[in-house]
Amino acid sequence: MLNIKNLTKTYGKFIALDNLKMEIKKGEIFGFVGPNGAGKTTTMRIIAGLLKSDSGEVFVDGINARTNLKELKNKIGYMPDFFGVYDNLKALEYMEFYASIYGITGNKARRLCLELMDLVRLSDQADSYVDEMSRGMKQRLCLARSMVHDPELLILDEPASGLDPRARVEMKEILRELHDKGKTILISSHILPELAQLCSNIGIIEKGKMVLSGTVEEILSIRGVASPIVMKFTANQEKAVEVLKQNPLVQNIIIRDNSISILFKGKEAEEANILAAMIGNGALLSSFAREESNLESLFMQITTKEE
Ligand SMILES: Nc1ncnc2c1ncn2[C@@H]1O[C@H](COP(=O)(O)OP(=O)(O)OP(=O)(O)O)[C@@H](O)[C@H]1O
Repeated sequence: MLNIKNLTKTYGKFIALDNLKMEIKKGEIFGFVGPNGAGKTTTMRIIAGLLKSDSGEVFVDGINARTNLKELKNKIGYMPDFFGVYDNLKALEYMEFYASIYGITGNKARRLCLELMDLVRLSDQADSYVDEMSRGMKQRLCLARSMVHDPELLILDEPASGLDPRARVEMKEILRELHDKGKTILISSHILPELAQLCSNIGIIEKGKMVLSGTVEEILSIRGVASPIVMKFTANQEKAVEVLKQNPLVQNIIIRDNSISILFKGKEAEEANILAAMIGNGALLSSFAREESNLESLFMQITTKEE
């Protein structure tokens, strides 16, 4: 469905995409993961025909995106990671406006827009003003808008960003439903565990290059993926962070409320030493254990260490 060959994009002297390669087969939900600034939005905008690459090729269902923009746009629905401002526009009017861009008007447009709003659980919001809707509702409206022309490939840039846990679950359910209806979906996100549950395939991008891609099972079965150490705290978590940051065997740290995950290159004896050092520095731990490797630990391992 999507085939990207050696895509390169520079902004001035900065190389945002560096010979990027990527393939998505029909019916896949492909999770596009990478740290901030890795090049996800740039890639998605090029696929959607909104940005020109310097070199390389993008084929969508065999259509060359560079030479056949009109056909490309019929195949693709794009949901950006931001919304505009829509003064005095109600949700249904907003949808009908987008339908009209694709030449769908009148009763046909109304029927289609109500159907799509129903699909994204917004059927009771037809008369709500877009600017007054919650972020979750706006995201879902934006998703509905991207489907007015019944595209085969949906390109969704961080559709769950800024949503509360409940709204995230709702978005995930909607995306599963769209997948069941036969859509191929490319979705970017920072929320790795959620992607693992939702996606059939994952691609990890760093500094404009695809560093790893495959099915979720393939990626997790790669040999040498470190299993993370997860620790929980009752107090003084910051005292543990001080110790972890100074230890060269700690490859990466993810800090959450009351818990920390690390990639640790040491053996058991060194684990014992670091545990003792954290306690010695005043951290109060309630647990400290190696866990099975998961997408998050893999991501920590293969992308560059970041604060
Ligand atoms: N118009 C632009 N001019 C100059 N640099 C840009 C421009 N657009 C993006 N960049 C840079 O290109 C790099 C890739 O940006 P991009 O938005 O594609 O990354 P991303 O992976 O989507 O990041 P994020 O997760 O933060 O949205 C970043 O370093 C960004 O600062």
